[in-house]
Amino acid sequence: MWLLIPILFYSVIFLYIRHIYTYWKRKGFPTERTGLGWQFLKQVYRREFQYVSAINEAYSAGGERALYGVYFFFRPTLLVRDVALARLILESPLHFDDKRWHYMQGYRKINLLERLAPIFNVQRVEGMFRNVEKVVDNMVKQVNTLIVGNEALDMQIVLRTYVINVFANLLYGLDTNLFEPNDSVFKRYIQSTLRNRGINSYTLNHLPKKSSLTYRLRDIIRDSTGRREDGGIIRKDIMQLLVKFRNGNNLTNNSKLNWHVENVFEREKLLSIKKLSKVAERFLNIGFESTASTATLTLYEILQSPSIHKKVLEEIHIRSAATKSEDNRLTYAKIDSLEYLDACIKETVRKYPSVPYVERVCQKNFQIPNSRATINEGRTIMVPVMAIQRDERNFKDPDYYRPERFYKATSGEELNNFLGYGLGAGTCVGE
Ligand code: HEM
Repeated sequence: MWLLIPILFYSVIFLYIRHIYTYWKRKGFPTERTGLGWQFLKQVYRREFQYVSAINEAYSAGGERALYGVYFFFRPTLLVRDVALARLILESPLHFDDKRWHYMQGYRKINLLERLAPIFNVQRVEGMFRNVEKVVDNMVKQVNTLIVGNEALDMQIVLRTYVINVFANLLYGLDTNLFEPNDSVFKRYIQSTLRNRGINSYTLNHLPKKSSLTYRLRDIIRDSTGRREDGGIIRKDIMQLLVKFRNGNNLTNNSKLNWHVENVFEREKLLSIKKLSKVAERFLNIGFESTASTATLTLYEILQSPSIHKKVLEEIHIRSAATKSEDNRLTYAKIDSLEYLDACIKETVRKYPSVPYVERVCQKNFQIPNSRATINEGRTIMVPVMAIQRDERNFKDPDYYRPERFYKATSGEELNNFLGYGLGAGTCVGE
């Protein structure tokens, strides 16, 4: 009798795991033959398991199939390997909306991301540009000091400091110079992102997002918000627009770019300070890493290739010569006119997408066109952006860094296969 209990117990566990690992077969999707193999368990035990590599391997195993069922631990996930199908599925808001940005405003459900997108329109960003210029000046000063002192220049650190300083300035409304030695919460943020990199590749970014710095960042938001609402301070930055949104002010009024906050009573505010700081931290988490790694890798690739380097410099010289007479200052429009550099950045985002996969949970059963298969509500689908963008079928010579793919291109297959800023609901607002 006593012997039967453990046998029964292990049999139930075995059958349960088998039930999970046969999900895609039962649903009629092509799938990998997997289970919890020794190889996998060994990798997990030795902390050698890398999610992004596992996704890339699963993509390769999929061969010619548009859809391929895989398992990440105990989670059946459907890999969408075909770009056209990925667009069709993810651009179906009824079935694959990005729930992370749903927000209840009274009894109404709104999509916060959609409402906040006007923060990043060209006129607004142009308005913020003087604040960015101050950070640029500090960076140039720092770089010059290091060069004069013949000190080693770690451009990854310089660029990460630059990007976090722009976020501290625009998103948190602080006139701070992070190139100077100081004990700022933002400096600690850089260190924490470098520390957590390993963990994130191991957990597929599914760890709770609250960091130990959350409370410090919330205090900054509370303080900045107070100064703008009660003190009437106007500063052209993202924070100002978030505070305007909190007070129900219109962000899209383009005829007259109004930065003034029309303060309303506490009970009429759309977002609490806690929610506002959550939004800001989400912007920081996704925007910082993406921008910093893209900037670093773009510089790295440009310096690897003398011909690309030459073209980038020539474009900068031509543009600055063309505009020198009117004004010697850097402007958003001047930067925006650097089309070759823009193509370089796009090529970096293609080759090294900072968001290597896009994931959604199906909100409502989705019938796949021209097929009898259905993606059921609650199932996770994943678009393996990095694998798609490094697949020869989508980009010719994918390992080769070639900005020309995107230079002055307005259409074409490669442009169409580019998914570096996401797709469907949840597409990048900072693009
Ligand atoms: C080179 C720079 C950037 C790249 C390559 C990039 C890429 C992406 C991608 C692929 C997504 C889709 C994620 C998904 O659907 O799960 C995304 C979403 C998003 N991005 Fe960016 N991004 C960049 C810069 C920025 C910046 C500067 C900001 C803001 C200041 C920003 C804010 C967001 C937000 C708010 C989302 C919405 C979805 C979410 O919360 O995950 N991004 N970005």
